[in-house]
Amino acid sequence: MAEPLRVLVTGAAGQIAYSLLYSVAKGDVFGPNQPIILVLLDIQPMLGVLEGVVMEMMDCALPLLKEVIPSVNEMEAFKDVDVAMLVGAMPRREGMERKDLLAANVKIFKSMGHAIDTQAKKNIKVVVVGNPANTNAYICKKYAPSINPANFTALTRLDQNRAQAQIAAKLGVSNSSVKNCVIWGNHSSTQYPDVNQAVVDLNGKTMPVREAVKDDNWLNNEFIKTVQQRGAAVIKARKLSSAMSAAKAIVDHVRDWWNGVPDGTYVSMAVPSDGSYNIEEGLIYSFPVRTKPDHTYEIVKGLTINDFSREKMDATEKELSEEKNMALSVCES
Ligand SMILES: NC(=O)c1ccc[n+]([C@@H]2O[C@H](COP(=O)([O-])OP(=O)(O)OC[C@H]3O[C@@H](n4cnc5c(N)ncnc54)[C@H](O)[C@@H]3O)[C@@H](O)[C@H]2O)c1
Ligand SMILES: O=C(O)C[C@H](O)C(=O)O
Repeated sequence: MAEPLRVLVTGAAGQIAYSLLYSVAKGDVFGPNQPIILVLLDIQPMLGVLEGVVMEMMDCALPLLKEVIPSVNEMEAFKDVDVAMLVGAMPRREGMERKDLLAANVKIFKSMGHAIDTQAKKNIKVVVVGNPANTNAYICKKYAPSINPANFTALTRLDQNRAQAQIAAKLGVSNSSVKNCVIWGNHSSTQYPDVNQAVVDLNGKTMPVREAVKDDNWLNNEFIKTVQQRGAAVIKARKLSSAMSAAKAIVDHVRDWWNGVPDGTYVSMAVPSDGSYNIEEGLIYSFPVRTKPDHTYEIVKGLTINDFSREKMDATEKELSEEKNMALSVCES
């Protein structure tokens, strides 16, 4: 058997982690032959809850789970970590925009960036989930200068899954029949869910989603708005932010990053912009990416961008650029 991977989950006493940990520990992310050491980080007041989570993880008696280490000490928790799922942060409540969270959460990610820089394995892979996820990932990357910037990503897979599920429901097909929905930009209400490259298997034939749906008005308006506002709709209904679907999306994101996706398929991840599609370099912007079995990825280049898409891609870039400047001033003050 392989050496165990050291996987850190922050916010481990919270609601997303409660849906996430079992899935990670039973092999849904790294496969059935990869043993795991789970490090669970939360803050001191949550230590009692964290201990309960540790008991439950033990009681699952999972074959791949070699050790569970609870921690309320950031520097210790990041030591020698291979993969970090940074969930811990304050969640958005009803009526709050993600920007409202920025001042509260961005400092957490400055401190985690420093811990990553000094403690973690140099090839650590990081996915940031805590909101505002893209900008938190930007700050984390900035304060971890010894790590390859490409190893910092933020979660937009939940948005991709939401887009895919909306299309599948509209067409009455299974979710797995819909491929290559793209999320551009920020994990916020300015994101642009784009179906111009998406395809669907329908009646034994693979065809463009636009051709299958035959309703551009729905695709250009209601569909986009539904996906953009889905997080807020869940909060309104549950009085809590999405957790089960967020955990599933984290599993999808890291599994596909770790293992690669088949040729011709791509997934959306918020990653440091290399200037592709004229997006400001360095911003953590969601692009379609092709992941490879060596745990790397590349931004899918050369997709045709029409005027409608360009406008939406620029609007979400503008929001990210503003968030970045706000975050930098919070961190530098
Ligand atoms: N990117 C996405 O798609 C997406 C989806 C859903 C939720 N979220 C975000 O994920 C985050 C977590 O959501 P949740 O519902 O699990 O929240 P939650 O309040 O249930 O849990 C958050 C946990 O993080 C802990 N925490 C706070 N500061 C910490 C720190 N410095 N170090 C370690 N742990 C810390 C808290 O004590 C708490 O246990 C929120 O910011 C939420 O907005 C993102
Ligand atoms: O919108 C939120 O703050 C919650 C979360 O990011 C979501 O998309 O469900």
